[in-house]
Amino acid sequence: MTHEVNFDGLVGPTHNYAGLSYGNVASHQHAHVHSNPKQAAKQGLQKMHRLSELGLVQGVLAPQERPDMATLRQLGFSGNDAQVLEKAYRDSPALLAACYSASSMWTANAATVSPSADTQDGRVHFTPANLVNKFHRAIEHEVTGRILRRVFPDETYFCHHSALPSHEALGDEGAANHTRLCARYDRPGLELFVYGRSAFDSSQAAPKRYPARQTLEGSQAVARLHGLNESNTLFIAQNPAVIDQGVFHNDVIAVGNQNVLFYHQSAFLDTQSVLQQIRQKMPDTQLHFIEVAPNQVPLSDAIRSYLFNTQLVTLKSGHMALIAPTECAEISSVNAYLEQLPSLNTPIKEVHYIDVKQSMQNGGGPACLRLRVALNKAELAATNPACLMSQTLFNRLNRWIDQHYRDRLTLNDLRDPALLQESRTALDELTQILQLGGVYPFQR
Ligand SMILES: NCCC[C@H](NC(=O)CCC(=O)O)C(=O)O
Repeated sequence: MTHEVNFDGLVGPTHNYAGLSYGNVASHQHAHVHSNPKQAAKQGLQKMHRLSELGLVQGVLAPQERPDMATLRQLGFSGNDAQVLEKAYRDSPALLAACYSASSMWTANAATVSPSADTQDGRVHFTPANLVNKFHRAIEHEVTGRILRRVFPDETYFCHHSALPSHEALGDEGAANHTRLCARYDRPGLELFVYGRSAFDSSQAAPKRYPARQTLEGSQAVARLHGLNESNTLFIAQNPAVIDQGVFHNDVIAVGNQNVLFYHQSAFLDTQSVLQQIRQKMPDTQLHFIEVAPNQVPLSDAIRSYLFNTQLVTLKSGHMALIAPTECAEISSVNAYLEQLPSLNTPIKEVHYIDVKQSMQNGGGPACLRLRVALNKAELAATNPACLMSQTLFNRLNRWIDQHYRDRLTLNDLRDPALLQESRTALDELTQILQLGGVYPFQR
């Protein structure tokens, strides 16, 4: 039995709204609003619990060490920890906020994962995303790689690559721009890599207003590293016009699972050719292309509601469920669409709503918060069991959050050395709960 396991990022104790992501409308709109890290972490944990209650195997990925003191020192802020924070706050609050961001919660951007059924050597391949487009995210990949190695330690089954070189030409945002179609999780699938621009081919269309974070060259390099081939990959140009409207990752406008691709009509540059190529590469699979037209859901409503940042999961019954943020029920066009979706003739039979508002306000919906890893029985058995959700782990993490998290943070709080200490104490305990060993710079 092969499971597609969702590894959700636990929200770190320094979750805040710093307006760091140009091109991500929600991040911009909520810049400098006060955040509630405790609520954010609980909302995320509740989502993990809900999915495991639905019968899915659910995993947890630890957050990063924040503030990132090593990076602040590398940027020339010196003295003891309190002095470093104070100087950074005085000279460059934006850099301080970047080094404090809890953005590793969005594990869809942690890495690209290719299941063993697709790869040449029959192992599960992981490439942490370099996330070069945003400074606060470009400092994630090293620790991300270290955590992934502790969760998937056995080299018989798992192959870990380094992130691509940190240059815009190889911009890589991980699984947010990658989805996999297949007849069954244990069978070879078709991996769809969606890119926003080409670094070297200037004849290709590119957005004009907001950055295209993912390049074709980055996607191709990941596919090469993972030992994928022509028959099980497809490189798809995202529609640059939607990037300019705020679709900063493809998972804001499309989601795939098994034989279903659910997307907005405006998602791709040339939709007809995309669908035709998918059909050609998967001749034996009965595919469902669920296209949502602008007269059903206008693009702006799709972006505000995160209709396509839903998780599309297969339940034990074989039916699929859509795990949607509560915002989808609050926007009338989306609510109307989702009310009729289960009665259309598609595998999607249920819609479940969850509240992840703290994350949504930074542009991260349910799908942003998870990294999908399809694992067969032996691979699942080789996965660090302390990172798999259970009632015991759920209770333990709830207590851990209650003990260590604040319920209010503003940018002014980031200069407080007590917050640094609280965060380290919490993370040190977490690495014991999740049996990760020392993964953070302060532990080494
Ligand atoms: N997949 C969802 C990612 C959301 C993330 N937001 C942020 O980093 C916002 C952080 C802030 O503005 O405080 C991003 O844009 O990469």
